[in-house]
Amino acid sequence: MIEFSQVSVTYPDATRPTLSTVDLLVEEGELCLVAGRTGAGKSTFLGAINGLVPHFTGGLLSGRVRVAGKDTAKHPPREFADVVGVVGQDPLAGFVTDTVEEELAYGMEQLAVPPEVMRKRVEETLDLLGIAELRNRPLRTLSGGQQQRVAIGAVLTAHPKVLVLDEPTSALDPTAAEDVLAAITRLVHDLGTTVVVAEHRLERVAQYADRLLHLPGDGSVRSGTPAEILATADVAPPIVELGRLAGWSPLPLSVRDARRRAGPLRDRLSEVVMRPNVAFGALDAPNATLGRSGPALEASSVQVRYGDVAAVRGVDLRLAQGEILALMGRNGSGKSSLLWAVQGSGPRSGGRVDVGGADPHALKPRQARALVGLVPQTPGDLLYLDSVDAECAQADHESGAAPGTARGLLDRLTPGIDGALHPGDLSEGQRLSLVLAVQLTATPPVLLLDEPTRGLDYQAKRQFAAVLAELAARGRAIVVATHDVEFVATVAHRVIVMAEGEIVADGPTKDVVVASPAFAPQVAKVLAPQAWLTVAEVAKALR
Ligand SMILES: Nc1ncnc2c1ncn2[C@@H]1O[C@H](COP(=O)(O)OP(=O)(O)OP(=O)(O)O)[C@@H](O)[C@H]1O
Ligand SMILES: Nc1ncnc2c1ncn2[C@@H]1O[C@H](COP(=O)(O)OP(=O)(O)OP(=O)(O)O)[C@@H](O)[C@H]1O
Repeated sequence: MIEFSQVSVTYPDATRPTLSTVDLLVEEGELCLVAGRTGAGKSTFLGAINGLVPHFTGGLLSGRVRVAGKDTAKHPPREFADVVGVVGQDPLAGFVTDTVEEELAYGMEQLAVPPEVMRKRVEETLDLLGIAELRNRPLRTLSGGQQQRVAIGAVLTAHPKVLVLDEPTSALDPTAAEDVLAAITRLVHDLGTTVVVAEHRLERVAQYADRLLHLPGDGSVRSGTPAEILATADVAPPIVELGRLAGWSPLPLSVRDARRRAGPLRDRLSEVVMRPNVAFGALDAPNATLGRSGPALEASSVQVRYGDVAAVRGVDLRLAQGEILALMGRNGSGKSSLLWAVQGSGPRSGGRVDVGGADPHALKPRQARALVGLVPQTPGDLLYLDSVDAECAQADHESGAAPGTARGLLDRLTPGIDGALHPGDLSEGQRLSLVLAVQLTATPPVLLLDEPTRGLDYQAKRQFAAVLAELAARGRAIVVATHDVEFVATVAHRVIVMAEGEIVADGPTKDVVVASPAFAPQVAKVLAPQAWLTVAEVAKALR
């Protein structure tokens, strides 16, 4: 179905090719997972399949890519519309109509699918993705995860032979991600659809994949079964890391596999736990600053309404200096709305917010930003200069930090980015790292981050968690709205779960996530009833 022969891709001014003499065959009905570090070339690889690379991105493609027998160099991307369905990293950028229903039907209209078939498939897809009640909504009013579901639905309705998905679950809550992946697997089985999916959260996808394509970052592509490749790859889900630590062979890919083997490990760990006064995880260690001084932020009865949608219904939120709080909850539960209302630039229909004696809502935007920083879900909007170096220099200058501060942070998160590149030419994760470096340089007393781990590999997330912990240790208060349960397990002191605009759980991370089917990290599920959250914690205990 997909054939790469001797394919190389080199972007303008790049010192070396992003893909280098790649040879590969993907059979009909295979589900291939594409994995690799941030900037390794995953999106480039996906783009080469549908001709977006090089037709739209620039750069030079040599060698030959054939999809369903057609050479992508000889046919423009639109001629593949009936064969390849693509969901990109930014759903909003890909929408062509105004409302949910129109968007679901658009692809089929282009392919002249008969109206009665169209209606049926639209209804099926609305149900499949749990978005039936959003059918008449304008796309721009949807939450991030709702948009991502519509984007996936819009390609599914056209029943393409090949489905190309770039981080399709990055904005989805854990349950929605499982549902969407189950729906995609069903297409593979029932219709023989070929699926190529790039994803950083391997814990979500590895178990569904027939084959793993690993991009080690040198331009090559390694292909094999997920267990084979993950045994040595530079990216691996927590469960595989745990398997490597415990010496399990073959490596487990699902929680179920791992639980079967975890008995002896659980026994060893329970001996360690019996010893008194041992703290294992970063989260168990006492946080010196936490609670020592007054609260960093106090909000009471916050309400947000959009017409007749009540997005936030009377939320009280108190944040201590030095605290890292994770805000979790289903797509559309009101997390982003709460963050924007607290920061002061989003709508607020009721309630009070107090940051250091001021209400950000009443301040000029610049003053509000100095009190409360917010990294939005589409962080690219915050970048406006024409190179990475210029953005970093500007960040140092504006915040009065020593020259090189922002660049230093960027290198910690994602090393080796060429400073001369235009931010628009960065990979998704590289661009997010740049935004985070710029925002973290400013260090306002309160920092709000909306889904800040899209496009970041495991190593980048560990570094990011470490940077946040350092900021917290200096008294900053941080809120992270996220669906990334593994990231929450490494970074958050406390978790709040929202549902339908209200807080439904609030407590220390372990208490909230360990027994939760949706929010427990893989390690907690494998080692339950013991309450371990991360591989690092387990490794430390065993030492
Ligand atoms: N249009 C472009 N012009 C120049 N360089 C580019 C362009 N697009 C991508 N690159 C560079 O090519 C490399 C690979 O980018 P790509 O987006 O394929 O990575 P990725 O593995 O998908 O990353 P992520 O995990 O962050 O999504 C990066 O170093 C990026 O800076
Ligand atoms: N401008 C708007 N007009 C109408 N409804 C809106 C608007 N913005 C958001 N909503 C609705 O408000 C609810 C809360 O949205 P919000 O973006 O706060 O959710 P979220 O918890 O951040 O979701 P996600 O996890 O998907 O990012 C959703 O049902 C959303 O569709």
